[in-house]
Amino acid sequence: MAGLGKRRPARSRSGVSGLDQPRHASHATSGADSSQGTSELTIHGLAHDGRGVGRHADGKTVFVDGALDGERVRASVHVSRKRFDEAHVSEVVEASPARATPPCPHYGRCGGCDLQHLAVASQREHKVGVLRELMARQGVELLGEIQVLAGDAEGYRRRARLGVRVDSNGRVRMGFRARHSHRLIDLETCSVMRPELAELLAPLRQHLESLEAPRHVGHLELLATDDAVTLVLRQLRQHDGDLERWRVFAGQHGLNIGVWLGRDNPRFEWLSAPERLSCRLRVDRQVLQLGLEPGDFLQANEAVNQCMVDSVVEWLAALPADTPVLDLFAGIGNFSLPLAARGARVMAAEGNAAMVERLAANAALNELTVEARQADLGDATAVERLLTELAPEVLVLDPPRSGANTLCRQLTYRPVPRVLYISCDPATLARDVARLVEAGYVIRRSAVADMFSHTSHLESMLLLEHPDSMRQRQGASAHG
Ligand SMILES: C[S@@+](CC[C@H](N)C(=O)[O-])C[C@H]1O[C@@H](n2cnc3c(N)ncnc32)[C@H](O)[C@@H]1O
Repeated sequence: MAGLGKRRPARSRSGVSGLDQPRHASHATSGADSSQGTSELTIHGLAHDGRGVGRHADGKTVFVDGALDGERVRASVHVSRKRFDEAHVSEVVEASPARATPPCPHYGRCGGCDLQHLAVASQREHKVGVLRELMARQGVELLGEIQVLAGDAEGYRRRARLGVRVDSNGRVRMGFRARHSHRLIDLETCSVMRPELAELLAPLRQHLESLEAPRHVGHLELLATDDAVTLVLRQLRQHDGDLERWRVFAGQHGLNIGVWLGRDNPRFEWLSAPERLSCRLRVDRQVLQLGLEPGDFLQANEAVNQCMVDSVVEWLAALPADTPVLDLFAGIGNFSLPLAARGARVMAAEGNAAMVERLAANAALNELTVEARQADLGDATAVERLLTELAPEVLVLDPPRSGANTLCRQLTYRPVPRVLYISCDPATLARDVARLVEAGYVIRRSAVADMFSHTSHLESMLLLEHPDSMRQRQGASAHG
């Protein structure tokens, strides 16, 4: 039986890398049979979250962490449920040619990455397959090529939140959570973080150990923007001595430093006068500057974000100047500003008031005109108002993981000629797009963005057109 809250040590008889460390923290067995223990399985596919899929001799499905399609593995069950088991590889008997050596020594324990044992090209193929499959499950076939937008697979992550805990022995832990667990993995290095962030990990831990009250630090956020690295503390209780120590640490390492102070309603303060935070975006030969503040949304991978912006601009390149574009869930203007720079008449809506302010300031900074609005885009009346006011030719939307259920329902009875949907969750994307397709929209372009290499997280983009509504608009402009 799997021990409650215990980890099963994984042994690698074959010496295949990536399996030397257990992938699991604590799993409770959920009642039913976990008597299968360890068994040899053939893996016949990869689940969306990157786990290998196999079957026990009795036909029961097993999801196996660390196993790849086509492999023969010995798998140890750590959770047994009624309809399926969850297991991890204890030995690779026959390895897939796509198996790779994980670049990070923490891989297998740290929950930050789950695909490092798969070659990067195969990770990207897998993501394309996931998008196709999730769409197919909703009855939508993605015909034609799905573009892959990608950058470097290592050293890409420009923002990271690190948990901080002090254990019962007074030892400070700092890092990401272990997979499926609240336990923190003590990070010494990280292969996906930008080097200027990864090199701070060791000094940060040392510094935490030197504080009088490290228990009062909830987490740390690291942010790499153009020409500046920013450290933001979540300080649960004021401790003047420690705040001064942080100020000195930031000075020594050339960091901006700010703090969210207080447990329940934290307020933000800079501890030192910050360098201005900004990110560059290229549009043709123009370079746009986007100013931001800690807490603002920022796409985690600069190179892949630039590819997404390039695709948005390219997919809409045929539109004439002054085309009305409504950019929803606009953040600080990541897509609004490039579209305005290309001559579109952009109205941008975002729910967070501070980001709306920043978006307007960013437009002014780049001498662009963007109408920035604050709106709750889950509210059909607010969306209706925006649609009526602008009568957009193009609607760009980039919602959070929950998707845009209400908005897409509105777009079925109030069609917009072109909809460009950028998504960080392919399941809600598939749900929303199936509704649009049923209402007559046609998918014209699709792409998967490998924003988080070495993880199963996937971003995607689809361009849809509504032919009837396009014809109506063309007819109206021919007569107008
Ligand atoms: C995935 S981010 C995209 C931001 C921006 N498009 C970008 O690329 O940087 C989603 C954005 O939606 C905003 N948001 C989330 N829920 C919202 C809501 N109900 N109404 C309006 N905006 C919302 C968030 O504040 C966030 O800025």
